[in-house]
Amino acid sequence: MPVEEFVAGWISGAVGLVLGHPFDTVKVLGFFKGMSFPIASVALVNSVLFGVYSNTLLALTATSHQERRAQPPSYTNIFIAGCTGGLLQAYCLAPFDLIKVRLQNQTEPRMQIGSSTPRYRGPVHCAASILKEEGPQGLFRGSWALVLRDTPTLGMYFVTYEGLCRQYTPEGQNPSSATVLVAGGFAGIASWITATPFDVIKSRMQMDGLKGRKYGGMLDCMASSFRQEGIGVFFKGMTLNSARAFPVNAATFLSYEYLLRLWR
Ligand SMILES: CN(C)C(=N)NCCC[C@H](N)C(=O)O
Repeated sequence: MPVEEFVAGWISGAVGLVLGHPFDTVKVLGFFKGMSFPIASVALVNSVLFGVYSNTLLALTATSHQERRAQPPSYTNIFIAGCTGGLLQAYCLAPFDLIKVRLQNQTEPRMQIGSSTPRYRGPVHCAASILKEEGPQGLFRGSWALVLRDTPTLGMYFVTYEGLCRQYTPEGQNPSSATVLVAGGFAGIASWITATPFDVIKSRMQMDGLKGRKYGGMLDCMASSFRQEGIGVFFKGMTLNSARAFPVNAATFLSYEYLLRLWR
C-alpha cells in the first residue's frame, strides 16, 4: 500500500490548519487557543482521508496518483473513493472532534466572575473526564451524525476538485498551481455547504450528555431543533464554514499535489 499519500495528507492537513486557525479562533471566541491538539488531530485525520482516498482509487482503477492524469478515473470511482475516505476519517475524527466541541462550548465558567476553573482543563483532561463520566462510548457521541456528514460530502469534495482541475487543464497534463488552488478552494466550499446541516446536528449530539440527555437520538435531535428554531437551524454557521473552507482547502490541495510531485 503506497504510504506517501498518507504523509502528504498529514503535512497538507497541517498547512490547511494553520490557515484555518484564525477562522477557528473567531468561531470559538478565543476559548480554544493553541495549535498542538488541532495539529495532532486534524493533520492525522487528513492523512487518513487522503491516504484512504488514493489507495481506494488505486484498488478500483489500478492507477497510481502519477498515472491518473494520463488515465483519468471515472467520477463514479472518484466518488466511491472519496466516500470511503470520508467514512474512515469520520471514525478517526469522532473522539478528537467531540473533545474540540466540548472545549469550544465551555464558555460559561470562564465568563462568571469568581469562577476561574473551567469544567475541562484541556484536551487530555476533557478526554479523561468523558471516559470517567460517560464511558468509552461517550467518546463516540454524535459519531453517526459525523459519518452522515463526512461520507457523501467527501465523495463530492474529490469529485468537485477533479472536475474543476479537468475543466481547466489540457488533457494529460498536471493542473497548474492556480488551478489547484481554485479547484481545492471550491471543493472545500461545496463540501462544507452540503455538510453544514449534519454538522449542526453532530455538534448538538456531542454536547448532549453533558448535563443529562436532552435528545432521544439523532432523528429526535433533528426534529426538535427544527420544531424550536425552524429550517434556518440547519444552515447555522454556513457562511463562516464556507469562508474558512476556501483558503484551508486551496492550501491543502496545493501542498498535497506539490509534495506528491516532489516525491515522484
Ligand atoms: C466535513 N467536511 C465538509 C469536510 N471534512 N470537508 C473536507 C475538508 C477538510 C478540511 N480539513 C477542512 O477542514 O475544511
